[in-house]
Amino acid sequence: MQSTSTGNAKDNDTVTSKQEGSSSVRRAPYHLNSTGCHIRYIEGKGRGVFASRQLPRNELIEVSPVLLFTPEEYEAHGKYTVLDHYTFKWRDGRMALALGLGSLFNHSRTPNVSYTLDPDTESIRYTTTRVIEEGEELCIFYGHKLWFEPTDIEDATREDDEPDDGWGGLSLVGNEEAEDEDPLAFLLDGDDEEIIPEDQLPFVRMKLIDDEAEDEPSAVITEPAWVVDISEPRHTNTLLKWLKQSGLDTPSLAHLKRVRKHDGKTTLLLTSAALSPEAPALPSDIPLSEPYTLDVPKGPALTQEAMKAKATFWPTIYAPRKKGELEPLTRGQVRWAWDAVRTVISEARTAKKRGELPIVAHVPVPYDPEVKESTQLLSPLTGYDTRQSTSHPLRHAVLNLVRNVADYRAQPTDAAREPTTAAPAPSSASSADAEASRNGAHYLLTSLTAFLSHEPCIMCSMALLHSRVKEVFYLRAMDQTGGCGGCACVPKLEGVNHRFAVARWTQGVDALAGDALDVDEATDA
Ligand SMILES: C[S@@+](CC[C@H](N)C(=O)[O-])C[C@H]1O[C@@H](n2cnc3c(N)ncnc32)[C@H](O)[C@@H]1O
Repeated sequence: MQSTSTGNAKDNDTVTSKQEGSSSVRRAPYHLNSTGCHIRYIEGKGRGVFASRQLPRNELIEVSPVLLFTPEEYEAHGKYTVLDHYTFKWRDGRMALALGLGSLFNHSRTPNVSYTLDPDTESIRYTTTRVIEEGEELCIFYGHKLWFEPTDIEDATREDDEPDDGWGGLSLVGNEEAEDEDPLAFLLDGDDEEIIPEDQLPFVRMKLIDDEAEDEPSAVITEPAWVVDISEPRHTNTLLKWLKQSGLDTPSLAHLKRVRKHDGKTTLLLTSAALSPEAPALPSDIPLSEPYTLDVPKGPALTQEAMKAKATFWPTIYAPRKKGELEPLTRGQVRWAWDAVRTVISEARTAKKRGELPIVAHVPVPYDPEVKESTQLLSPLTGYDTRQSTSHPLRHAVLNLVRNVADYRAQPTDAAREPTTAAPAPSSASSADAEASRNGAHYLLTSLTAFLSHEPCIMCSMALLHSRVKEVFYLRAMDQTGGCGGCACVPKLEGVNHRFAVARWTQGVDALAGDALDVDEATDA
Protein backbone atom coordinates (compact mmCIF):
# COMPACT_ATOMS: atom_id res chain seq x y z
CA MET A 1 0.00 0.00 0.00
CA GLN A 2 1.34 3.47 -0.73
CA SER A 3 2.12 5.70 2.25
CA THR A 4 -0.77 6.95 4.32
CA SER A 5 -0.99 10.69 4.37
CA THR A 6 -2.65 11.82 7.54
CA GLY A 7 -1.51 15.39 7.92
CA ASN A 8 -3.08 18.54 6.49
CA ALA A 9 -2.26 19.60 2.98
CA LYS A 10 -0.04 22.71 3.23
CA ASP A 11 -0.38 23.65 -0.39
CA ASN A 12 -1.13 21.90 -3.64
CA ASP A 13 2.02 19.84 -3.80
CA THR A 14 2.94 18.99 -0.23
CA VAL A 15 1.40 17.12 2.64
CA THR A 16 2.67 16.31 6.14
CA SER A 17 2.75 12.58 6.48
CA LYS A 18 3.11 10.43 9.59
CA GLN A 19 4.74 7.11 8.91
CA GLU A 20 6.02 4.62 11.46
CA GLY A 21 6.05 7.24 14.18
CA SER A 22 7.96 9.89 12.26
CA SER A 23 6.54 12.95 10.61
CA SER A 24 7.77 14.42 7.32
CA VAL A 25 6.68 16.79 4.61
CA ARG A 26 6.16 15.02 1.28
CA ARG A 27 6.44 16.89 -2.00
CA ALA A 28 5.03 15.73 -5.31
CA PRO A 29 7.57 15.61 -8.13
CA TYR A 30 7.35 18.21 -10.82
CA HIS A 31 5.98 16.34 -13.80
CA LEU A 32 6.92 17.38 -17.33
CA ASN A 33 3.62 17.01 -19.06
CA SER A 34 2.21 18.86 -22.02
CA THR A 35 -1.33 17.49 -21.79
CA GLY A 36 -2.34 19.48 -18.71
CA CYS A 37 -1.74 16.95 -15.93
CA HIS A 38 0.36 17.27 -12.81
CA ILE A 39 0.82 15.31 -9.59
CA ARG A 40 -0.36 16.54 -6.19
CA TYR A 41 -0.78 15.10 -2.72
CA ILE A 42 -4.27 14.80 -1.26
CA GLU A 43 -5.08 14.03 2.30
CA GLY A 44 -6.07 10.42 2.73
CA LYS A 45 -5.32 9.38 -0.82
CA GLY A 46 -1.59 9.92 -1.32
CA ARG A 47 -0.62 11.18 -4.74
CA GLY A 48 -3.18 11.97 -7.41
CA VAL A 49 -3.28 13.46 -10.88
CA PHE A 50 -4.74 16.96 -11.31
CA ALA A 51 -5.63 19.22 -14.22
CA SER A 52 -3.17 22.09 -14.53
CA ARG A 53 -5.53 23.87 -16.97
CA GLN A 54 -9.05 23.45 -18.26
CA LEU A 55 -9.26 20.23 -20.29
CA PRO A 56 -11.84 19.63 -23.03
CA ARG A 57 -14.02 16.54 -23.18
CA ASN A 58 -12.68 13.51 -25.06
CA GLU A 59 -9.09 14.71 -24.70
CA LEU A 60 -6.33 12.09 -24.70
CA ILE A 61 -4.35 13.13 -21.62
CA GLU A 62 -1.99 10.23 -21.03
CA VAL A 63 -0.64 7.13 -22.74
CA SER A 64 1.04 4.92 -20.16
CA PRO A 65 3.24 2.03 -21.22
CA VAL A 66 2.69 -1.04 -19.06
CA LEU A 67 5.16 -3.40 -17.47
CA LEU A 68 3.94 -7.00 -17.76
CA PHE A 69 4.68 -9.80 -15.29
CA THR A 70 3.94 -13.47 -15.88
CA PRO A 71 1.38 -15.00 -13.50
CA GLU A 72 4.26 -17.10 -12.06
CA GLU A 73 6.39 -14.04 -11.30
CA TYR A 74 3.42 -12.38 -9.71
CA GLU A 75 2.51 -15.44 -7.60
CA ALA A 76 6.10 -15.93 -6.41
CA HIS A 77 7.04 -12.29 -5.78
CA GLY A 78 4.71 -9.48 -6.89
CA LYS A 79 1.80 -10.21 -4.63
CA TYR A 80 4.01 -9.91 -1.53
CA THR A 81 5.14 -6.40 -2.46
CA VAL A 82 3.68 -2.91 -2.71
CA LEU A 83 3.10 -3.66 -6.41
CA ASP A 84 0.04 -5.60 -5.33
CA HIS A 85 -1.80 -2.30 -4.98
CA TYR A 86 -0.89 -1.09 -8.44
CA THR A 87 -1.01 -4.17 -10.66
CA PHE A 88 -4.03 -5.45 -12.50
CA LYS A 89 -4.85 -8.26 -14.83
CA TRP A 90 -3.94 -7.72 -18.48
CA ARG A 91 -6.18 -9.35 -21.08
CA ASP A 92 -3.88 -12.31 -21.71
CA GLY A 93 -3.61 -13.27 -18.03
CA ARG A 94 -0.35 -11.47 -17.29
CA MET A 95 -0.14 -8.83 -14.57
CA ALA A 96 0.33 -5.24 -15.64
CA LEU A 97 1.80 -2.20 -13.95
CA ALA A 98 1.06 1.14 -15.61
CA LEU A 99 4.11 3.36 -15.90
CA GLY A 100 4.02 7.12 -16.46
CA LEU A 101 1.06 8.76 -14.74
CA GLY A 102 -1.12 5.67 -15.17
CA SER A 103 -0.60 4.24 -11.68
CA LEU A 104 -1.30 7.57 -10.02
CA PHE A 105 -4.92 8.11 -11.06
CA ASN A 106 -7.05 7.66 -7.95
CA HIS A 107 -10.44 6.02 -7.90
CA SER A 108 -13.80 7.76 -8.06
CA ARG A 109 -17.29 6.41 -8.44
CA THR A 110 -18.04 9.36 -10.71
CA PRO A 111 -14.85 9.35 -12.78
CA ASN A 112 -13.92 12.08 -15.22
CA VAL A 113 -11.36 9.96 -17.08
CA SER A 114 -11.92 6.70 -18.97
CA TYR A 115 -9.24 4.45 -20.30
CA THR A 116 -8.73 1.73 -22.87
CA LEU A 117 -6.16 -1.03 -22.86
CA ASP A 118 -4.18 -1.29 -26.07
CA PRO A 119 -2.64 -4.78 -26.27
CA ASP A 120 -0.84 -3.93 -29.51
CA THR A 121 1.33 -1.25 -28.01
CA GLU A 122 1.13 -2.64 -24.45
CA SER A 123 -0.15 0.65 -23.17
CA ILE A 124 -3.21 2.30 -21.62
CA ARG A 125 -4.82 5.41 -23.08
CA TYR A 126 -6.55 7.81 -20.70
CA THR A 127 -9.21 10.18 -22.05
CA THR A 128 -11.35 12.83 -20.35
CA THR A 129 -15.07 12.08 -20.29
CA ARG A 130 -16.20 15.69 -19.72
CA VAL A 131 -14.80 19.20 -19.55
CA ILE A 132 -12.48 19.33 -16.54
CA GLU A 133 -11.70 22.59 -14.76
CA GLU A 134 -8.20 23.64 -13.74
CA GLY A 135 -7.34 22.19 -10.32
CA GLU A 136 -9.84 19.30 -10.47
CA GLU A 137 -8.54 15.85 -9.65
CA LEU A 138 -8.50 13.41 -12.58
CA CYS A 139 -9.95 10.07 -11.47
CA ILE A 140 -10.75 6.71 -13.03
CA PHE A 141 -13.12 4.01 -11.83
CA TYR A 142 -11.38 0.95 -10.32
CA GLY A 143 -14.46 -1.27 -10.01
CA HIS A 144 -16.84 -2.00 -7.16
CA LYS A 145 -14.68 -4.23 -5.02
CA LEU A 146 -12.20 -1.81 -3.47
CA TRP A 147 -9.43 -2.96 -1.16
CA PHE A 148 -9.22 0.38 0.68
CA GLU A 149 -11.66 2.79 2.26
CA PRO A 150 -12.29 5.56 -0.27
CA THR A 151 -12.15 9.05 1.18
CA ASP A 152 -14.87 10.45 -1.04
CA ILE A 153 -18.27 10.36 0.67
CA GLU A 154 -20.04 8.98 -2.38
CA ASP A 155 -17.52 6.14 -2.57
CA ALA A 156 -17.63 5.31 1.13
CA THR A 157 -21.40 4.90 1.00
CA ARG A 158 -21.39 2.45 -1.89
CA GLU A 159 -23.07 -0.92 -1.53
CA ASP A 160 -20.49 -3.65 -1.22
CA ASP A 161 -22.51 -6.31 -2.99
CA GLU A 162 -23.36 -4.20 -6.01
CA PRO A 163 -22.42 -6.07 -9.20
CA ASP A 164 -19.57 -4.73 -11.31
CA ASP A 165 -21.09 -2.27 -13.72
CA GLY A 166 -18.62 -3.30 -16.43
CA TRP A 167 -17.60 0.30 -16.95
CA GLY A 168 -14.08 -0.91 -17.38
CA GLY A 169 -12.51 -0.19 -14.02
CA LEU A 170 -9.14 -1.82 -13.48
CA SER A 171 -9.87 -5.20 -11.99
CA LEU A 172 -7.06 -5.37 -9.50
CA VAL A 173 -5.31 -8.62 -8.82
CA GLY A 174 -6.65 -10.62 -5.94
CA ASN A 175 -10.16 -9.70 -7.01
CA GLU A 176 -10.98 -13.29 -7.94
CA GLU A 177 -14.72 -12.77 -8.04
CA ALA A 178 -14.45 -10.07 -10.65
CA GLU A 179 -12.19 -12.30 -12.74
CA ASP A 180 -14.74 -15.09 -12.67
CA GLU A 181 -17.43 -12.82 -13.97
CA ASP A 182 -16.78 -13.33 -17.66
CA PRO A 183 -19.99 -15.03 -18.82
CA LEU A 184 -18.20 -16.58 -21.80
CA ALA A 185 -15.18 -17.93 -19.91
CA PHE A 186 -16.47 -21.49 -20.41
CA LEU A 187 -16.19 -21.07 -24.17
CA LEU A 188 -13.12 -18.92 -24.46
CA ASP A 189 -10.63 -20.78 -22.28
CA GLY A 190 -8.59 -23.14 -24.41
CA ASP A 191 -6.63 -23.52 -27.61
CA ASP A 192 -6.76 -20.43 -29.84
CA GLU A 193 -6.55 -22.48 -33.03
CA GLU A 194 -9.46 -24.78 -32.26
CA ILE A 195 -12.52 -24.34 -34.48
CA ILE A 196 -15.69 -23.51 -32.51
CA PRO A 197 -18.71 -25.37 -33.94
CA GLU A 198 -21.29 -23.04 -35.44
CA ASP A 199 -24.00 -23.95 -32.91
CA GLN A 200 -21.69 -23.07 -30.01
CA LEU A 201 -20.76 -19.62 -31.28
CA PRO A 202 -22.02 -16.84 -28.98
CA PHE A 203 -23.58 -15.10 -31.99
CA VAL A 204 -25.85 -15.96 -34.88
CA ARG A 205 -24.52 -15.36 -38.36
CA MET A 206 -27.09 -14.27 -40.90
CA LYS A 207 -27.14 -15.83 -44.29
CA LEU A 208 -27.36 -12.98 -46.75
CA ILE A 209 -27.80 -14.78 -50.03
CA ASP A 210 -29.04 -18.20 -50.91
CA ASP A 211 -26.47 -20.40 -52.54
CA GLU A 212 -28.80 -20.60 -55.54
CA ALA A 213 -28.89 -16.80 -55.81
CA GLU A 214 -25.14 -16.92 -56.44
CA ASP A 215 -25.96 -18.37 -59.82
CA GLU A 216 -26.96 -14.89 -61.04
CA PRO A 217 -24.13 -12.60 -62.22
CA SER A 218 -25.93 -9.74 -60.42
CA ALA A 219 -25.53 -11.60 -57.10
CA VAL A 220 -21.80 -12.19 -57.45
CA ILE A 221 -19.88 -10.43 -54.71
CA THR A 222 -16.65 -8.97 -55.93
CA GLU A 223 -13.53 -7.28 -54.63
CA PRO A 224 -10.87 -5.31 -56.49
CA ALA A 225 -7.66 -7.03 -57.55
CA TRP A 226 -4.54 -5.92 -59.40
CA VAL A 227 -4.11 -7.48 -62.86
CA VAL A 228 -1.76 -6.91 -65.80
CA ASP A 229 -2.12 -7.70 -69.49
CA ILE A 230 0.59 -9.96 -70.93
CA SER A 231 1.32 -8.80 -74.45
CA GLU A 232 3.45 -11.85 -75.30
CA PRO A 233 1.89 -15.13 -74.02
CA ARG A 234 5.33 -16.83 -74.09
CA HIS A 235 6.15 -14.85 -70.92
CA THR A 236 3.21 -16.35 -69.01
CA ASN A 237 5.11 -19.20 -67.33
CA THR A 238 8.00 -16.95 -66.34
CA LEU A 239 5.53 -14.51 -64.84
CA LEU A 240 3.71 -17.27 -62.93
CA LYS A 241 7.03 -18.38 -61.41
CA TRP A 242 7.91 -14.78 -60.56
CA LEU A 243 4.49 -14.33 -58.93
CA LYS A 244 5.06 -17.32 -56.63
CA GLN A 245 8.39 -15.91 -55.47
CA SER A 246 7.19 -12.32 -55.18
CA GLY A 247 4.95 -12.88 -52.14
CA LEU A 248 2.02 -11.34 -54.03
CA ASP A 249 0.41 -14.75 -54.40
CA THR A 250 -1.63 -14.48 -51.15
CA PRO A 251 -4.17 -17.15 -50.06
CA SER A 252 -7.06 -14.67 -50.23
CA LEU A 253 -7.22 -15.13 -54.04
CA ALA A 254 -6.67 -18.90 -54.01
CA HIS A 255 -10.23 -19.43 -55.35
CA LEU A 256 -9.36 -17.68 -58.61
CA LYS A 257 -7.38 -18.90 -61.61
CA ARG A 258 -4.21 -16.91 -62.12
CA VAL A 259 -4.52 -16.37 -65.86
CA ARG A 260 -7.52 -15.26 -67.91
CA LYS A 261 -7.65 -15.59 -71.69
CA HIS A 262 -10.41 -13.42 -73.03
CA ASP A 263 -10.99 -11.86 -76.46
CA GLY A 264 -7.49 -12.92 -77.55
CA LYS A 265 -5.95 -11.13 -74.55
CA THR A 266 -4.00 -12.87 -71.76
CA THR A 267 -4.27 -11.24 -68.33
CA LEU A 268 -2.46 -12.19 -65.12
CA LEU A 269 -4.05 -11.83 -61.69
CA LEU A 270 -1.41 -10.20 -59.45
CA THR A 271 -2.78 -9.62 -55.97
CA SER A 272 -5.72 -8.34 -53.92
CA ALA A 273 -6.11 -4.58 -54.14
CA ALA A 274 -7.81 -4.60 -50.75
CA LEU A 275 -4.62 -6.00 -49.26
CA SER A 276 -2.20 -4.04 -51.48
CA PRO A 277 -3.59 -0.59 -52.16
CA GLU A 278 -0.44 0.32 -54.12
CA ALA A 279 0.14 -1.06 -57.61
CA PRO A 280 2.63 -3.94 -57.30
CA ALA A 281 6.08 -3.51 -58.81
CA LEU A 282 6.54 -5.76 -61.87
CA PRO A 283 9.71 -7.50 -63.14
CA SER A 284 11.71 -5.03 -65.18
CA ASP A 285 13.09 -7.58 -67.71
CA ILE A 286 9.68 -8.44 -69.23
CA PRO A 287 7.82 -5.88 -71.33
CA LEU A 288 4.50 -5.25 -69.59
CA SER A 289 1.94 -2.47 -69.52
CA GLU A 290 0.85 -0.76 -66.29
CA PRO A 291 -1.13 -2.97 -63.86
CA TYR A 292 -4.75 -1.95 -63.26
CA THR A 293 -7.56 -3.03 -60.94
CA LEU A 294 -10.54 -5.19 -61.83
CA ASP A 295 -13.47 -6.50 -59.77
CA VAL A 296 -13.09 -10.26 -59.24
CA PRO A 297 -15.31 -12.74 -57.34
CA LYS A 298 -14.71 -12.74 -53.62
CA GLY A 299 -15.30 -16.46 -53.04
CA PRO A 300 -15.24 -19.78 -54.93
CA ALA A 301 -18.21 -20.99 -56.98
CA LEU A 302 -20.53 -23.24 -54.99
CA THR A 303 -22.49 -24.48 -58.00
CA GLN A 304 -21.77 -25.03 -61.69
CA GLU A 305 -24.15 -22.18 -62.49
CA ALA A 306 -22.35 -19.87 -60.09
CA MET A 307 -19.07 -20.80 -61.77
CA LYS A 308 -20.48 -19.56 -65.09
CA ALA A 309 -21.77 -16.35 -63.45
CA LYS A 310 -18.43 -15.71 -61.73
CA ALA A 311 -16.45 -16.42 -64.90
CA THR A 312 -17.97 -13.29 -66.42
CA PHE A 313 -15.76 -11.42 -63.94
CA TRP A 314 -12.77 -13.76 -63.67
CA PRO A 315 -12.32 -17.58 -64.01
CA THR A 316 -13.23 -18.98 -60.60
CA ILE A 317 -12.60 -22.36 -58.99
CA TYR A 318 -15.58 -24.66 -58.39
CA ALA A 319 -15.67 -25.66 -54.70
CA PRO A 320 -19.06 -27.10 -53.80
CA ARG A 321 -19.79 -27.19 -50.09
CA LYS A 322 -22.77 -27.93 -47.93
CA LYS A 323 -25.55 -25.43 -48.49
CA GLY A 324 -25.58 -22.64 -45.92
CA GLU A 325 -22.11 -23.45 -44.61
CA LEU A 326 -20.15 -20.46 -43.31
CA GLU A 327 -16.41 -19.90 -42.84
CA PRO A 328 -15.32 -21.79 -39.71
CA LEU A 329 -14.13 -19.60 -36.84
CA THR A 330 -11.41 -20.35 -34.29
CA ARG A 331 -11.51 -19.72 -30.56
CA GLY A 332 -8.87 -16.99 -31.01
CA GLN A 333 -11.13 -15.16 -33.45
CA VAL A 334 -14.13 -15.47 -31.14
CA ARG A 335 -12.11 -14.24 -28.15
CA TRP A 336 -10.93 -11.26 -30.20
CA ALA A 337 -14.56 -10.50 -31.11
CA TRP A 338 -15.68 -10.85 -27.49
CA ASP A 339 -13.01 -8.35 -26.41
CA ALA A 340 -14.47 -5.90 -28.90
CA VAL A 341 -18.00 -6.57 -27.60
CA ARG A 342 -16.85 -5.84 -24.05
CA THR A 343 -15.30 -2.58 -25.21
CA VAL A 344 -18.58 -1.62 -26.90
CA ILE A 345 -20.55 -2.28 -23.71
CA SER A 346 -18.10 -0.40 -21.53
CA GLU A 347 -18.01 2.57 -23.92
CA ALA A 348 -21.83 2.61 -24.14
CA ARG A 349 -21.98 2.78 -20.36
CA THR A 350 -19.54 5.69 -20.34
CA ALA A 351 -21.54 7.45 -23.06
CA LYS A 352 -24.73 7.10 -21.01
CA LYS A 353 -22.98 8.64 -18.00
CA ARG A 354 -22.10 11.61 -20.19
CA GLY A 355 -25.75 12.07 -21.04
CA GLU A 356 -25.56 10.63 -24.56
CA LEU A 357 -27.51 7.74 -26.05
CA PRO A 358 -25.61 4.52 -25.19
CA ILE A 359 -25.00 3.72 -28.86
CA VAL A 360 -21.44 2.91 -29.87
CA ALA A 361 -19.64 1.72 -33.01
CA HIS A 362 -16.18 0.25 -32.68
CA VAL A 363 -13.56 -1.12 -35.07
CA PRO A 364 -10.81 -3.13 -33.37
CA VAL A 365 -7.36 -3.75 -34.79
CA PRO A 366 -7.84 -6.75 -37.14
CA TYR A 367 -7.24 -10.23 -35.76
CA ASP A 368 -5.38 -11.39 -38.83
CA PRO A 369 -1.86 -9.82 -38.94
CA GLU A 370 -1.98 -9.78 -42.76
CA VAL A 371 -5.16 -7.69 -42.67
CA LYS A 372 -3.69 -5.46 -39.98
CA GLU A 373 -0.68 -4.85 -42.21
CA SER A 374 -2.75 -4.17 -45.32
CA THR A 375 -5.35 -1.95 -43.64
CA GLN A 376 -2.75 -0.20 -41.50
CA LEU A 377 -5.31 0.01 -38.71
CA LEU A 378 -2.86 0.02 -35.85
CA SER A 379 -5.13 1.21 -33.07
CA PRO A 380 -8.84 0.63 -32.44
CA LEU A 381 -11.31 3.37 -33.39
CA THR A 382 -14.65 4.14 -31.77
CA GLY A 383 -17.61 6.33 -32.72
CA TYR A 384 -20.20 7.53 -30.21
CA ASP A 385 -23.72 8.74 -30.81
CA THR A 386 -23.55 12.46 -30.08
CA ARG A 387 -27.04 13.52 -31.13
CA GLN A 388 -27.90 14.61 -27.59
CA SER A 389 -24.92 16.85 -26.94
CA THR A 390 -24.73 18.33 -30.45
CA SER A 391 -28.49 18.48 -31.18
CA HIS A 392 -27.44 17.34 -34.64
CA PRO A 393 -29.67 14.65 -36.14
CA LEU A 394 -26.87 13.04 -38.18
CA ARG A 395 -24.39 12.39 -35.39
CA HIS A 396 -25.08 8.66 -35.27
CA ALA A 397 -22.37 6.42 -33.82
CA VAL A 398 -21.66 4.71 -37.16
CA LEU A 399 -21.36 8.01 -39.04
CA ASN A 400 -19.07 9.36 -36.32
CA LEU A 401 -17.02 6.16 -36.55
CA VAL A 402 -16.66 6.45 -40.33
CA ARG A 403 -15.56 10.04 -39.82
CA ASN A 404 -12.99 8.95 -37.23
CA VAL A 405 -11.63 6.37 -39.65
CA ALA A 406 -11.38 9.05 -42.33
CA ASP A 407 -9.52 11.34 -39.91
CA TYR A 408 -7.20 8.49 -39.00
CA ARG A 409 -6.54 7.79 -42.68
CA ALA A 410 -5.96 11.48 -43.32
CA GLN A 411 -3.04 11.63 -40.91
CA PRO A 412 -0.03 12.91 -42.84
CA THR A 413 1.70 9.58 -43.48
CA ASP A 414 1.53 6.03 -42.29
CA ALA A 415 5.01 6.60 -40.93
CA ALA A 416 3.53 9.06 -38.44
CA ARG A 417 1.37 6.24 -37.06
CA GLU A 418 3.96 3.51 -36.81
CA PRO A 419 7.38 4.19 -38.29
CA THR A 420 8.47 0.56 -38.29
CA THR A 421 5.89 -0.79 -40.71
CA ALA A 422 5.39 1.97 -43.23
CA ALA A 423 7.21 1.88 -46.55
CA PRO A 424 7.33 5.08 -48.60
CA ALA A 425 4.97 4.96 -51.57
CA PRO A 426 6.80 4.75 -54.89
CA SER A 427 6.31 8.00 -56.76
CA SER A 428 5.07 6.16 -59.85
CA ALA A 429 2.21 4.74 -57.81
CA SER A 430 0.21 7.94 -57.65
CA SER A 431 -1.93 7.40 -60.77
CA ALA A 432 -2.36 3.71 -59.99
CA ASP A 433 -3.22 4.80 -56.47
CA ALA A 434 -5.99 7.04 -57.72
CA GLU A 435 -7.22 4.21 -59.92
CA ALA A 436 -7.18 1.79 -56.97
CA SER A 437 -9.09 4.32 -54.96
CA ARG A 438 -11.77 4.56 -57.64
CA ASN A 439 -11.98 0.79 -57.78
CA GLY A 440 -12.53 0.28 -54.11
CA ALA A 441 -9.13 -0.57 -52.67
CA HIS A 442 -9.17 2.56 -50.54
CA TYR A 443 -12.69 2.48 -49.14
CA LEU A 444 -12.57 3.40 -45.49
CA LEU A 445 -13.58 0.09 -43.90
CA THR A 446 -12.34 -2.41 -46.51
CA SER A 447 -11.49 -5.74 -44.81
CA LEU A 448 -12.48 -4.41 -41.35
CA THR A 449 -15.04 -5.63 -38.82
CA ALA A 450 -17.38 -3.20 -37.02
CA PHE A 451 -18.88 -3.99 -33.62
CA LEU A 452 -22.05 -2.06 -32.88
CA SER A 453 -24.02 -1.78 -29.68
CA HIS A 454 -27.27 -1.66 -31.71
CA GLU A 455 -28.39 -2.82 -35.11
CA PRO A 456 -27.66 0.15 -37.35
CA CYS A 457 -30.47 2.16 -38.94
CA ILE A 458 -30.90 2.12 -42.71
CA MET A 459 -28.78 5.26 -43.20
CA CYS A 460 -25.93 3.81 -41.12
CA SER A 461 -26.23 0.38 -42.79
CA MET A 462 -25.84 2.15 -46.13
CA ALA A 463 -22.83 4.10 -44.82
CA LEU A 464 -21.25 0.81 -43.72
CA LEU A 465 -21.96 -0.72 -47.11
CA HIS A 466 -20.50 2.25 -48.92
CA SER A 467 -17.39 2.11 -46.70
CA ARG A 468 -17.04 -1.55 -47.78
CA VAL A 469 -16.99 -2.91 -44.23
CA LYS A 470 -16.27 -6.65 -44.23
CA GLU A 471 -18.63 -7.65 -41.43
CA VAL A 472 -20.83 -6.20 -38.72
CA PHE A 473 -21.63 -7.60 -35.29
CA TYR A 474 -24.43 -5.97 -33.34
CA LEU A 475 -25.57 -6.58 -29.78
CA ARG A 476 -29.14 -5.28 -29.65
CA ALA A 477 -31.58 -5.86 -32.52
CA MET A 478 -33.72 -2.86 -33.51
CA ASP A 479 -36.81 -4.46 -34.99
CA GLN A 480 -38.54 -1.17 -35.88
CA THR A 481 -35.61 0.76 -37.33
CA GLY A 482 -32.74 -1.65 -38.04
CA GLY A 483 -31.22 -1.85 -41.51
CA CYS A 484 -29.50 -5.22 -41.05
CA GLY A 485 -32.49 -7.51 -40.65
CA GLY A 486 -34.90 -5.38 -38.55
CA CYS A 487 -37.17 -3.36 -40.82
CA ALA A 488 -34.89 -3.90 -43.83
CA CYS A 489 -31.69 -5.69 -44.71
CA VAL A 490 -29.48 -3.34 -46.69
CA PRO A 491 -26.63 -5.79 -47.42
CA LYS A 492 -29.17 -8.22 -48.82
CA LEU A 493 -30.76 -5.77 -51.25
CA GLU A 494 -30.69 -6.65 -54.90
CA GLY A 495 -28.27 -4.61 -56.93
CA VAL A 496 -26.01 -3.37 -54.14
CA ASN A 497 -22.36 -3.47 -55.19
CA HIS A 498 -21.03 -4.80 -51.90
CA ARG A 499 -22.34 -7.17 -49.25
CA PHE A 500 -21.10 -7.32 -45.69
CA ALA A 501 -21.64 -10.19 -43.32
CA VAL A 502 -23.99 -9.63 -40.38
CA ALA A 503 -23.99 -11.38 -37.00
CA ARG A 504 -26.13 -10.76 -33.92
CA TRP A 505 -24.38 -11.42 -30.62
CA THR A 506 -26.66 -13.52 -28.45
CA GLN A 507 -24.67 -14.86 -25.48
CA GLY A 508 -23.14 -13.04 -22.53
CA VAL A 509 -24.28 -9.57 -23.51
CA ASP A 510 -27.27 -9.28 -21.16
CA ALA A 511 -25.23 -10.62 -18.24
CA LEU A 512 -22.54 -8.05 -18.88
CA ALA A 513 -24.57 -5.07 -20.03
CA GLY A 514 -27.69 -5.29 -17.86
CA ASP A 515 -29.76 -2.25 -18.85
CA ALA A 516 -26.73 -0.28 -20.08
CA LEU A 517 -27.75 -0.57 -23.74
CA ASP A 518 -31.44 0.17 -23.23
CA VAL A 519 -32.86 2.72 -25.66
CA ASP A 520 -36.38 3.39 -26.87
CA GLU A 521 -37.23 0.72 -29.44
CA ALA A 522 -38.19 3.38 -31.98
CA THR A 523 -34.69 4.90 -31.87
CA ASP A 524 -32.78 4.76 -35.13
CA ALA A 525 -29.31 3.66 -34.04
C1 LIG B 1 -3.15 2.95 -8.14
S1 LIG B 1 -2.82 3.76 -6.67
C2 LIG B 1 -3.19 5.45 -6.97
C3 LIG B 1 -2.06 6.37 -6.60
C4 LIG B 1 -1.80 6.50 -5.12
N1 LIG B 1 -2.67 7.49 -4.53
C5 LIG B 1 -0.35 6.82 -4.83
O1 LIG B 1 -0.06 7.81 -4.18
O2 LIG B 1 0.52 6.06 -5.27
C6 LIG B 1 -4.11 3.12 -5.69
C7 LIG B 1 -4.07 3.54 -4.26
O3 LIG B 1 -4.44 4.90 -4.11
C8 LIG B 1 -5.30 5.07 -2.99
N2 LIG B 1 -6.58 5.59 -3.46
C9 LIG B 1 -7.02 5.61 -4.73
N3 LIG B 1 -8.23 6.19 -4.81
C10 LIG B 1 -8.59 6.52 -3.56
C11 LIG B 1 -9.75 7.12 -2.98
N4 LIG B 1 -10.81 7.50 -3.69
N5 LIG B 1 -9.76 7.29 -1.64
C12 LIG B 1 -8.71 6.91 -0.88
N6 LIG B 1 -7.59 6.33 -1.37
C13 LIG B 1 -7.52 6.14 -2.70
C14 LIG B 1 -5.46 3.72 -2.34
O4 LIG B 1 -4.57 3.64 -1.29
C15 LIG B 1 -5.05 2.75 -3.44
O5 LIG B 1 -4.45 1.58 -2.91
